[in-house]
Amino acid sequence: MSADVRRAPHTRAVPRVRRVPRVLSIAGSDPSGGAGIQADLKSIAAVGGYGMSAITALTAQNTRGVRGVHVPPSAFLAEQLDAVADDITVDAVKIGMLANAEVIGVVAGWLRRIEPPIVVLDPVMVATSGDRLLDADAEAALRDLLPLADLITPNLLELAVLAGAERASTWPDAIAQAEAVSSATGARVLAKGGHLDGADAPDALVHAASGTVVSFGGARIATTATHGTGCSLSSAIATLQAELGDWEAAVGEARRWLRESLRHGASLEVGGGHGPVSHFAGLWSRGGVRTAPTPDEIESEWWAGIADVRAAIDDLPFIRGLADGTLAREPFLGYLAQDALYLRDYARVLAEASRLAPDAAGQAFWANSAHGSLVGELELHADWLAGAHGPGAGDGEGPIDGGRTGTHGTSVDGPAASAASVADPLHAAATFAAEPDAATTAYLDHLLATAARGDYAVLAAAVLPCFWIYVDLGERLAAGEFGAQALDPGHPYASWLATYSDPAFAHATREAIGLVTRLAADATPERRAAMHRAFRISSEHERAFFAAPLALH
Ligand SMILES: Nc1ncnc2c1ncn2[C@@H]1O[C@H](COP(=O)(O)OP(=O)(O)O)[C@@H](O)[C@H]1O
Ligand SMILES: Cc1ncc(COP(=O)(O)O)c(N)n1
Repeated sequence: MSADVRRAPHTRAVPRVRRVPRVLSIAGSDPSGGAGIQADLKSIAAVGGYGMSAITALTAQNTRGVRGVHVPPSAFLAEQLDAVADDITVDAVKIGMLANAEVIGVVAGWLRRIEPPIVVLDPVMVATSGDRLLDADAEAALRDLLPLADLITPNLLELAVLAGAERASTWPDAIAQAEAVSSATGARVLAKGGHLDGADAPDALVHAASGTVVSFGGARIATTATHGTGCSLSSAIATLQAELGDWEAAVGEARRWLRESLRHGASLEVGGGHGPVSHFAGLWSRGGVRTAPTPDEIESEWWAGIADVRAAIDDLPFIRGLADGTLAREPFLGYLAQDALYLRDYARVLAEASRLAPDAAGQAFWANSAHGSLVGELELHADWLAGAHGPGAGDGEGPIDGGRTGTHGTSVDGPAASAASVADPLHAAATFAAEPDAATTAYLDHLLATAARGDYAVLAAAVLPCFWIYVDLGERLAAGEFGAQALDPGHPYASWLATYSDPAFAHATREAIGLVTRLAADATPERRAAMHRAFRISSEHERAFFAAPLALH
């Protein structure tokens, strides 16, 4: 036969056929968990499928060898198979240990009746330990089963039996035997090189009908943890074929997953013989094994985690003075001047969050917040600092009464009014006349650096304290938690205090908390930790920002 020998592509864009394939393993049980249905169920799950199992035989084995085999009545296997098929759509079947001719007969009859769309047959005859798992007189029955499979995955010894030849001593000989078996059965054959001597462990997907041989190369992994590799590979291929609908892609991905699992097998420290592969090693290292916290849990945890910072803010003389009206005007105006500088760059940072947002809702939310921060809040600062309100605007003696003064919390419903004051060069010059102090500089450097690093989730976490801490403080001030003076309409900062508890700002803050905690819940543990760190650092900058006016004056 002329074979069109190709290298397997590393990846292929193929349509997803079934998102979570329902895959049935018909195989024997290995109580030590490394081979048989135990390996199959782990493998199916590890590559994204829903695994089921109908047990053909019970073995008593461990990593050193097989001690006994018990084959339940074949009628009970038939009952298991029917119980599954009567209720569940089976997207793919993997067949492993069949034990004897009677079992093979039941499986063949069931396959003919149900006609599962994908059948991968691992013709298990002898365990890695050398023990027989198929009666010698059942080989003929097994040969009759082969044409019912789409893919057969024999190791070198099994391939020789199926081809009626001596064990291949070279890889080209093995491929020739696979071609013969494929030709005789119509099925694809995956010739496996696990038992070859030498530095390589190649496999080859052979399809006689189309004259193709696709080679999968790879260096042999130095490990003794090879118990159940054949079981694991065939289950993974069945699952991936149901998902991807492409044999080359399914074999390629299954092999990449198996090789990763082989590399980590020894670390499981299971048994003193041929240990199992570590089926979930890749998932554990990439996804973690802990359940992800819910957004609500993250909200509580992060908020509780800055309890010390919040308590310190509550105790600041600046906040106490604001609450009871004893705060002098000078530090208050100093604070507003710093806040104006802060808001100008905070708006830029929010705009960057908008640019980075992967979805339109996030994009709109941050853009709106950036707008609110500039127009809704800074506008009012401009009025204050340029003298339109407050001291110098009236007789200069009265209490500060600037109307709706901005804070560096942002409101999304700021006046649609133009940014007239901000846009006006004279106003702007007055608004931004101050030099940024150390606290403002440090806070902005943190936010701008986070924005520059370009990680959307971390940036979203970094901008959150400016919403959350302000709203919380505003609500508690308005509720009189810092003393009844804050509720007095004649309080010198009454209108400013009212701004803190603006319901629209509270609403935007809820949205921001929801958005950030959902991002954190979906993030990897490492990314979630980075988000939490950024959140905590911004909270500490909030405290320093509030402390600065009285530290300077
Ligand atoms: N040491 C190894 N390094 C890399 N791949 C291996 C190794 N041992 C087995 N494999 C791979 O594991 C799969 C199962 O192969 P094999 O051991 O030949 O079958 P079986 O487990 O049925 O005897 C094949 O993809 C083979 O290439
Ligand atoms: C129940 C059962 N089924 C199959 C195998 C083959 O294992 P391997 O993949 O190591 O050849 C086994 N040892 N036990």
